[in-house]
Amino acid sequence: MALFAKKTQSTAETNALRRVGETVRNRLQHDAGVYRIPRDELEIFGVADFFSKAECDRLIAIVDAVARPSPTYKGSDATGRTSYTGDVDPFDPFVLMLQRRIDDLMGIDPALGETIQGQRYEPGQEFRGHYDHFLPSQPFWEAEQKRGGQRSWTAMAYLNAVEEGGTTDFPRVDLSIPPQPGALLIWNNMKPDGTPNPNAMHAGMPVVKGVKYVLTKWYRARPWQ
Ligand SMILES: O=C(O)CCC(=O)C(=O)O
Ligand SMILES: [Fe+2]
Repeated sequence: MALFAKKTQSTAETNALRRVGETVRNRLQHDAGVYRIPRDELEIFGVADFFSKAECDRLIAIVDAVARPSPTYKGSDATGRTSYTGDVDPFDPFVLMLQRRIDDLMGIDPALGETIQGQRYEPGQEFRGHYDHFLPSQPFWEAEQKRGGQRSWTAMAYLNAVEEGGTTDFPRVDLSIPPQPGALLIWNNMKPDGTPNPNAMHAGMPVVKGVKYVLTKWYRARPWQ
């Protein structure tokens, strides 16, 4: 019965995710400015000084202008973002330039990318352990299928240094990354075979002292809409 049909990631989607995994992996591996963080069970890369200090400052001002309390999906285990979040104007020429820079680094078709999101965390705010990708068991799985489907790669930029706290932790691969202004962190939420990687679970740990600003860009299996 359709109502109780088991939802799974389709073969076509898994194939698309496997291909985008391969494309980005090959590109990043051959980029001397990209550092592969050595983890067997997760593809994760870092780029230092991806944004200049002036660019970070300008982005921080943009995030301050759009950030509102985070609308994470309620009722799922993905809830738990207490930071302020907002879509950055995708038509702003400055944002477009930075977006192109990220797309070009990754080698991904820009059509697959979601609009950049900005987040500001104040002391005590956090984004609890979650996946950026979707699970077929989640109530919004079908709605997301119509908006480009599964998420593949995440690119996240730190815009400032945080006095205390605010690391990005991947507990299943024993990784804790402190915010470094201008640095870009990139990871594949899928395994090389194109299926979701449980080791991509991560959290924005509570800020203890100071404020934390990040930009996040997610990519989909199909053009995002
Ligand atoms: O703020 C962080 O360190 C993590 C942010 C995050 O996981 C996200 O925006 O999906
Ligand atoms: Fe995340």
